[in-house]
Amino acid sequence: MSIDQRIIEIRRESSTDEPGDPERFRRVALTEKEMMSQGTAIRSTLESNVEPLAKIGADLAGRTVRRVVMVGCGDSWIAGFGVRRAMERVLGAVCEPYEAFDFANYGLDVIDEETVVIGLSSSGKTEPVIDGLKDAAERGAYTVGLSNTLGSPLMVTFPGALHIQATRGGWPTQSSTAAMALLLAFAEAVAKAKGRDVSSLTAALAAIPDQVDAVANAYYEPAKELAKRLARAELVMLAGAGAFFAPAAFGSAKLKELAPIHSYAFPLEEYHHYRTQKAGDPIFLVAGDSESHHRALETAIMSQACEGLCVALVPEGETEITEVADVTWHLPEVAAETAPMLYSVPIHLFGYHAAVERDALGLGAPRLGG
Ligand SMILES: N[C@@H]1[C@@H](O)[C@H](O)[C@@H](COP(=O)(O)O)O[C@@H]1O
Repeated sequence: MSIDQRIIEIRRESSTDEPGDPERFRRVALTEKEMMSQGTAIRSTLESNVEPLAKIGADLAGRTVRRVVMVGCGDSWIAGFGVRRAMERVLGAVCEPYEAFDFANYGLDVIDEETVVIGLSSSGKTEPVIDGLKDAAERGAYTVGLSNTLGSPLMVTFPGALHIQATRGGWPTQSSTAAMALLLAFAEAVAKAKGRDVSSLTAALAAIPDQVDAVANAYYEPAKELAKRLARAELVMLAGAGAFFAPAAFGSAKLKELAPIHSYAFPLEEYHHYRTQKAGDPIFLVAGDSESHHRALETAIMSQACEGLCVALVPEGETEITEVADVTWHLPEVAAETAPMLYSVPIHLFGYHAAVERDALGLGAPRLGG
């Protein structure tokens, strides 16, 4: 097979990085619709899965669950980072995201009947997810598929798979936040069946659809304004600690796919272990909790010292980071369990607007030498 044929076979994307590529902008427009209706997607996902989740709860009620592994690629991998702690707290078991190729090739050695493996794929056709889930089932693990595509290989191969009521015509936004909600609802159902207290998680899930929509509406214009300001940026970094790594990583994925510029995300602390930021580099700090506040403040200070540009996402009422950062977005009070979902929304919006604003300047992907 020629290299040209192999490129066609390997490439997953139908769009290109060329300025104004119509296929990319068709999907950018769909992304806007999907990111602005995330509350509806989350609400219907939760409502429609009550029964299948109760069945899973009944299956697992008497079974020891030592470990829950969440397997996926891209956003479907990142989603696990945003919910692992909330799931661990309610289940009392280790919960970990695992990149699907790595899981299928290196992660099966200690999978057993006391492990639950959840395979996430929005399209339902990402092969490493299906391969890993099949092999885990053979080793005795309890397996669950999650997808928003009915009739997809994942949902057909695993008949008990849960359906995420979201679309992904653009790049993932609502398919990821609804997947996170469903992962939390899975933990809620299993913990409840095991007689554990789930009241805090139940309240958090009930509130999140409206909270997400309110933030999307409130941040549409601020995200556009910031994207105008940063339209010529060729690299954007994003950092968050713990579960806030997820919004950072989702944001980086949007910038790489929609804008399309260079971007990378890392756990907050890692900023301080290299000379990470250079003069002029923008960095988003996702600092929605007290655990990360102090280190995020130090990061904002360092950003100022190296003449970077710091955009901070912090809770309403925060003043210290606000004083140091170049731009601060204050997010309304939200439960710890669902905060990573809420903090993802303004960053989705920034990714969308960055694509539009870059296009208005006739810019596609950055290219060495201009
Ligand atoms: N470019 C897309 C990503 O946006 C997506 O997050 C990932 C996982 O997709 P899925 O969730 O369908 O398995 O793969 C694709 O290549």
